[in-house]
Amino acid sequence: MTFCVALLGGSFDPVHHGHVALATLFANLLNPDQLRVVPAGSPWQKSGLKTSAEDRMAMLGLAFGEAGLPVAFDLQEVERTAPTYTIDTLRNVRAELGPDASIVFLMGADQLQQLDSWRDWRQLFDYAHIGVGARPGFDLANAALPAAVAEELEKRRSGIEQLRSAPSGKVYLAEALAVDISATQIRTALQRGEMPNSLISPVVLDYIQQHKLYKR
Ligand SMILES: Nc1ncnc2c1ncn2[C@@H]1O[C@H](COP(=O)(O)OP(=O)(O)OP(=O)(O)O)[C@@H](O)[C@H]1O
Ligand SMILES: O=C(O)c1ccc[n+]([C@@H]2O[C@H](COP(=O)([O-])O)[C@@H](O)[C@H]2O)c1
Repeated sequence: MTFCVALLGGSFDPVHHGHVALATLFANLLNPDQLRVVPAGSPWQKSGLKTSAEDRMAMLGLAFGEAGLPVAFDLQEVERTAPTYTIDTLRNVRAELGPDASIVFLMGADQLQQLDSWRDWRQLFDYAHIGVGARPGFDLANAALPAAVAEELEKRRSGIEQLRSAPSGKVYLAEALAVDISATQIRTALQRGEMPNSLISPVVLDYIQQHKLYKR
Protein backbone atom coordinates (compact mmCIF):
# COMPACT_ATOMS: atom_id res chain seq x y z
CA MET A 1 0.00 0.00 0.00
CA THR A 2 1.14 3.59 -0.65
CA PHE A 3 3.11 5.32 2.11
CA CYS A 4 0.77 7.83 3.76
CA VAL A 5 1.58 10.86 5.89
CA ALA A 6 -1.01 13.01 7.64
CA LEU A 7 0.20 16.54 8.42
CA LEU A 8 -1.35 18.76 11.05
CA GLY A 9 -0.12 22.33 10.76
CA GLY A 10 -1.02 25.01 13.25
CA SER A 11 -0.07 27.69 15.71
CA PHE A 12 -0.95 25.46 18.69
CA ASP A 13 -0.83 28.46 21.01
CA PRO A 14 -1.68 26.36 23.00
CA VAL A 15 -2.55 22.87 21.75
CA HIS A 16 -6.03 21.80 22.93
CA HIS A 17 -8.54 18.94 22.77
CA GLY A 18 -9.81 20.14 19.34
CA HIS A 19 -6.37 19.59 17.76
CA VAL A 20 -6.02 16.17 19.35
CA ALA A 21 -9.55 15.21 18.26
CA LEU A 22 -8.86 16.27 14.65
CA ALA A 23 -5.60 14.30 14.54
CA THR A 24 -7.14 11.25 16.25
CA LEU A 25 -10.09 11.21 13.88
CA PHE A 26 -7.87 11.21 10.78
CA ALA A 27 -5.38 8.78 12.34
CA ASN A 28 -8.29 6.37 12.73
CA LEU A 29 -9.74 7.05 9.28
CA LEU A 30 -6.47 6.93 7.34
CA ASN A 31 -4.25 4.72 9.46
CA PRO A 32 -1.29 6.74 8.14
CA ASP A 33 2.30 5.51 8.31
CA GLN A 34 3.13 8.78 10.04
CA LEU A 35 1.23 11.55 11.75
CA ARG A 36 3.35 14.66 11.53
CA VAL A 37 2.78 17.90 13.41
CA VAL A 38 4.04 21.09 11.79
CA PRO A 39 4.14 23.95 14.32
CA ALA A 40 3.83 27.32 12.64
CA GLY A 41 6.81 29.65 12.57
CA SER A 42 5.48 33.08 11.61
CA PRO A 43 1.93 32.49 10.36
CA TRP A 44 1.31 35.50 8.14
CA GLN A 45 -2.43 35.70 8.84
CA LYS A 46 -1.94 35.93 12.61
CA SER A 47 -0.83 39.02 14.46
CA GLY A 48 1.81 37.24 16.52
CA LEU A 49 2.17 34.13 18.63
CA LYS A 50 2.12 34.43 22.41
CA THR A 51 4.66 31.70 23.20
CA SER A 52 7.94 30.42 21.79
CA ALA A 53 8.21 27.50 19.40
CA GLU A 54 9.97 25.56 22.19
CA ASP A 55 7.03 26.00 24.57
CA ARG A 56 4.47 25.17 21.89
CA MET A 57 6.36 22.01 20.94
CA ALA A 58 6.74 20.97 24.56
CA MET A 59 2.97 21.35 25.03
CA LEU A 60 2.30 19.41 21.81
CA GLY A 61 4.52 16.57 23.02
CA LEU A 62 2.66 16.46 26.34
CA ALA A 63 -0.83 16.59 24.78
CA PHE A 64 -0.24 13.94 22.13
CA GLY A 65 1.73 11.80 24.58
CA GLU A 66 -1.16 11.85 27.00
CA ALA A 67 -3.57 10.97 24.19
CA GLY A 68 -1.37 7.98 23.26
CA LEU A 69 -1.06 9.24 19.71
CA PRO A 70 2.52 9.01 18.41
CA VAL A 71 3.49 12.05 16.34
CA ALA A 72 6.63 13.18 14.53
CA PHE A 73 7.57 16.85 14.51
CA ASP A 74 8.39 18.67 11.31
CA LEU A 75 10.34 21.78 12.29
CA GLN A 76 10.74 23.36 8.88
CA GLU A 77 8.32 26.24 9.57
CA VAL A 78 9.80 27.19 12.93
CA GLU A 79 13.24 27.14 11.34
CA ARG A 80 12.21 29.49 8.51
CA THR A 81 12.96 33.13 9.19
CA ALA A 82 10.39 34.52 6.72
CA PRO A 83 6.58 34.28 7.04
CA THR A 84 5.48 30.68 6.58
CA TYR A 85 3.24 29.43 3.81
CA THR A 86 1.82 25.94 3.62
CA ILE A 87 2.57 25.68 -0.08
CA ASP A 88 6.32 25.83 0.68
CA THR A 89 5.96 23.23 3.42
CA LEU A 90 4.05 20.84 1.16
CA ARG A 91 6.55 21.27 -1.66
CA ASN A 92 9.32 20.25 0.73
CA VAL A 93 7.40 17.28 2.10
CA ARG A 94 6.62 16.11 -1.44
CA ALA A 95 10.30 16.43 -2.41
CA GLU A 96 11.21 14.42 0.69
CA LEU A 97 8.66 11.61 0.20
CA GLY A 98 8.63 11.34 -3.59
CA PRO A 99 5.78 11.41 -6.12
CA ASP A 100 3.84 8.34 -4.96
CA ALA A 101 3.33 8.97 -1.26
CA SER A 102 -0.13 10.00 -0.10
CA ILE A 103 0.17 13.31 1.76
CA VAL A 104 -2.90 14.54 3.62
CA PHE A 105 -2.89 18.05 5.09
CA LEU A 106 -5.43 18.31 7.93
CA MET A 107 -7.39 21.43 8.80
CA GLY A 108 -10.51 22.57 10.62
CA ALA A 109 -13.57 23.97 8.86
CA ASP A 110 -12.53 27.55 9.74
CA GLN A 111 -9.51 27.20 7.48
CA LEU A 112 -11.48 25.61 4.63
CA GLN A 113 -13.80 28.61 4.75
CA GLN A 114 -10.89 30.89 3.97
CA LEU A 115 -8.74 28.60 1.89
CA ASP A 116 -8.90 30.99 -1.05
CA SER A 117 -6.91 33.51 1.03
CA TRP A 118 -3.93 31.14 1.33
CA ARG A 119 -0.82 31.68 -0.75
CA ASP A 120 -1.15 29.78 -4.10
CA TRP A 121 -4.05 27.85 -2.65
CA ARG A 122 -5.05 25.97 -5.80
CA GLN A 123 -1.52 24.58 -6.07
CA LEU A 124 -1.86 22.95 -2.64
CA PHE A 125 -3.74 20.14 -4.42
CA ASP A 126 -0.72 19.41 -6.64
CA TYR A 127 1.19 18.35 -3.54
CA ALA A 128 -1.34 17.01 -1.05
CA HIS A 129 -4.89 16.03 -0.27
CA ILE A 130 -6.84 18.03 2.27
CA GLY A 131 -8.65 16.39 5.19
CA VAL A 132 -11.12 18.74 6.85
CA GLY A 133 -12.69 18.34 10.27
CA ALA A 134 -15.97 20.12 11.03
CA ARG A 135 -15.89 22.74 13.76
CA PRO A 136 -18.86 24.26 15.59
CA GLY A 137 -19.66 27.71 14.24
CA PHE A 138 -18.20 27.01 10.80
CA ASP A 139 -20.46 25.65 8.08
CA LEU A 140 -19.03 23.10 5.64
CA ALA A 141 -21.97 23.32 3.24
CA ASN A 142 -21.06 24.53 -0.25
CA ALA A 143 -23.25 27.61 0.10
CA ALA A 144 -21.27 28.80 3.14
CA LEU A 145 -17.92 28.58 1.37
CA PRO A 146 -16.39 31.15 -0.97
CA ALA A 147 -17.55 30.26 -4.50
CA ALA A 148 -14.05 29.32 -5.70
CA VAL A 149 -13.52 26.97 -2.74
CA ALA A 150 -16.96 25.39 -3.22
CA GLU A 151 -16.13 24.83 -6.89
CA GLU A 152 -12.84 23.07 -6.05
CA LEU A 153 -14.62 21.00 -3.43
CA GLU A 154 -17.23 19.93 -5.95
CA LYS A 155 -14.46 18.55 -8.20
CA ARG A 156 -12.28 17.05 -5.50
CA ARG A 157 -14.52 15.71 -2.76
CA SER A 158 -13.76 12.00 -2.26
CA GLY A 159 -14.06 9.04 0.04
CA ILE A 160 -11.28 8.38 2.55
CA GLU A 161 -9.96 5.35 0.62
CA GLN A 162 -9.19 7.58 -2.38
CA LEU A 163 -6.93 9.72 -0.18
CA ARG A 164 -4.95 6.61 0.72
CA SER A 165 -4.67 5.37 -2.84
CA ALA A 166 -3.69 8.59 -4.67
CA PRO A 167 -0.83 10.98 -3.85
CA SER A 168 -2.73 14.31 -3.87
CA GLY A 169 -5.65 16.34 -5.17
CA LYS A 170 -8.65 15.12 -3.15
CA VAL A 171 -10.65 16.58 -0.28
CA TYR A 172 -12.31 14.58 2.48
CA LEU A 173 -14.80 16.24 4.82
CA ALA A 174 -15.19 14.69 8.26
CA GLU A 175 -18.54 16.19 9.16
CA ALA A 176 -19.00 14.39 12.48
CA LEU A 177 -16.29 16.27 14.38
CA ALA A 178 -17.80 18.84 16.78
CA VAL A 179 -15.32 20.09 19.35
CA ASP A 180 -16.21 23.63 20.38
CA ILE A 181 -12.78 24.73 21.60
CA SER A 182 -10.32 27.31 20.33
CA ALA A 183 -6.89 28.44 21.51
CA THR A 184 -8.25 32.00 21.66
CA GLN A 185 -10.87 30.90 24.20
CA ILE A 186 -8.15 29.22 26.30
CA ARG A 187 -5.82 32.24 26.23
CA THR A 188 -8.71 34.50 27.24
CA ALA A 189 -9.63 32.24 30.15
CA LEU A 190 -6.01 32.08 31.35
CA GLN A 191 -5.64 35.86 31.17
CA ARG A 192 -8.70 36.17 33.39
CA GLY A 193 -7.11 33.79 35.88
CA GLU A 194 -9.60 31.01 35.06
CA MET A 195 -8.62 27.35 34.69
CA PRO A 196 -9.82 25.99 31.31
CA ASN A 197 -9.80 22.41 32.65
CA SER A 198 -12.30 21.00 30.19
CA LEU A 199 -10.62 22.50 27.12
CA ILE A 200 -7.04 21.43 27.54
CA SER A 201 -5.08 18.46 28.82
CA PRO A 202 -4.12 18.65 32.53
CA VAL A 203 -0.45 18.07 31.70
CA VAL A 204 -0.52 21.03 29.30
CA LEU A 205 -2.24 23.16 31.91
CA ASP A 206 0.49 22.23 34.42
CA TYR A 207 3.13 23.21 31.88
CA ILE A 208 1.40 26.57 31.28
CA GLN A 209 1.30 27.28 34.99
CA GLN A 210 4.86 26.19 35.68
CA HIS A 211 6.16 28.37 32.85
CA LYS A 212 3.79 31.26 33.63
CA LEU A 213 2.48 31.40 30.04
CA TYR A 214 -0.49 33.43 28.76
CA LYS A 215 -0.52 35.79 31.73
CA ARG A 216 -1.08 38.72 29.38
N1 LIG B 1 -11.90 22.64 17.74
C1 LIG B 1 -11.37 22.32 16.57
N2 LIG B 1 -11.97 21.44 15.73
C2 LIG B 1 -11.43 21.13 14.52
N3 LIG B 1 -10.29 21.67 14.04
C3 LIG B 1 -9.65 22.55 14.83
C4 LIG B 1 -10.14 22.92 16.13
N4 LIG B 1 -9.29 23.83 16.66
C5 LIG B 1 -8.32 24.02 15.75
N5 LIG B 1 -8.53 23.27 14.65
C6 LIG B 1 -7.70 23.22 13.45
O1 LIG B 1 -6.36 22.93 13.83
C7 LIG B 1 -5.44 23.69 13.03
C8 LIG B 1 -4.55 24.55 13.91
O2 LIG B 1 -5.39 25.46 14.60
P1 LIG B 1 -4.86 26.62 15.55
O3 LIG B 1 -3.58 26.18 16.17
O4 LIG B 1 -4.89 27.90 14.84
O5 LIG B 1 -5.97 26.57 16.70
P2 LIG B 1 -7.17 27.57 16.95
O6 LIG B 1 -7.90 27.04 18.12
O7 LIG B 1 -7.94 27.77 15.69
O8 LIG B 1 -6.35 28.88 17.34
P3 LIG B 1 -6.75 30.41 17.52
O9 LIG B 1 -7.98 30.48 18.37
O10 LIG B 1 -5.52 30.99 18.15
O11 LIG B 1 -7.00 30.94 16.12
C9 LIG B 1 -6.30 24.52 12.06
O12 LIG B 1 -6.41 23.83 10.84
C10 LIG B 1 -7.64 24.58 12.77
O13 LIG B 1 -8.71 24.73 11.87
O1 LIG C 1 -0.19 29.22 3.36
C1 LIG C 1 -1.00 30.09 3.74
O2 LIG C 1 -1.21 31.12 3.10
C2 LIG C 1 -1.74 29.85 5.04
C3 LIG C 1 -2.69 30.74 5.51
C4 LIG C 1 -3.34 30.47 6.73
C5 LIG C 1 -3.04 29.32 7.44
N1 LIG C 1 -2.09 28.47 6.94
C6 LIG C 1 -1.70 27.26 7.70
O3 LIG C 1 -2.81 26.64 8.27
C7 LIG C 1 -2.46 26.01 9.49
C8 LIG C 1 -3.42 26.49 10.57
O4 LIG C 1 -3.23 27.88 10.72
P1 LIG C 1 -3.68 28.61 12.05
O5 LIG C 1 -3.43 30.05 11.74
O6 LIG C 1 -5.13 28.25 12.22
O7 LIG C 1 -2.82 28.08 13.14
C9 LIG C 1 -0.99 26.38 9.75
O8 LIG C 1 -0.19 25.31 9.33
C10 LIG C 1 -0.79 27.60 8.86
O9 LIG C 1 0.54 27.74 8.39
C11 LIG C 1 -1.47 28.70 5.77
